[in-house]
Amino acid sequence: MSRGRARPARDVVLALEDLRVGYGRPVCAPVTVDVAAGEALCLVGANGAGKSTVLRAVAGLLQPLGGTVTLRGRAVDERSAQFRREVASVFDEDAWFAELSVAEHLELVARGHGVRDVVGVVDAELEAQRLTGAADQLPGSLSSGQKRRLLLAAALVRPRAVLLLDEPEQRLDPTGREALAERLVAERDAGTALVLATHDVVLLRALATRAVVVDDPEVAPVCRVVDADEAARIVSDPVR
Ligand SMILES: Nc1ncnc2c1ncn2[C@@H]1O[C@H](COP(=O)(O)OP(=O)(O)OP(=O)(O)O)[C@@H](O)[C@H]1O
Repeated sequence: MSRGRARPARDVVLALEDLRVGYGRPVCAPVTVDVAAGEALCLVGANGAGKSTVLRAVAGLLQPLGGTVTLRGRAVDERSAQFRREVASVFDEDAWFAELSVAEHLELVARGHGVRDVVGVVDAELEAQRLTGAADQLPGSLSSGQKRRLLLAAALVRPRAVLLLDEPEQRLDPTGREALAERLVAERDAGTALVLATHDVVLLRALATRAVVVDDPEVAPVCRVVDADEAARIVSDPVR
């Protein structure tokens, strides 16, 4: 910790307050945590713990059982213009138009979000995601790792203040994982607020500023908020 220097005030973007999520009944303990610009909050926990469910509630895709999620003080509403402008997300789903090529899909996303240099931004992202050679293919014809990189590209060709990612490391090869970690660190350092579910300890060590341990309500009364080192220990040794 730096001494003698005042910490800059945190610019809280997202706040979860006693958030309870599940399908009829809770899948995990309540979560209370906030995320500021330039921070990366990782959700960690065993398979089935409820990480994706928490993330879906944060993304406004699932109605919470209780508690609140606010974006700059306003309840999240996936349909609101503010939410659509500020929040980019990557979930494990085929979120593209099947009849558009990879490049056309990214151009549509960028244009829809008011990007000026659509072609320049899309070309740069295709390059960054090693998709230039697949630009004219239909998404359905991509490999599973390429599909994942297309979803990442779609979140990254548009402006964003918040980036939500559900296990973004999934199906990426080692080069892709390394590039992902570098990219997300740059994203965090540029001031985006990130929330991601992950099992990847390398990504977690590189990126996390804090983490939430998503746990069974019978094991923990609330989900613990821990620092990145503790989260890395938990992910490396989930039996603890
Ligand atoms: N649509 C759904 N309807 C009912 N139960 C669901 C639904 N989706 C997930 N679940 C259940 O909720 C629990 C939490 O699932 P979730 O996908 O959030 O876990 P996770 O921590 O993301 O797991 P993983 O690490 O395997 O991705 C699991 O028991 C799962 O079976």
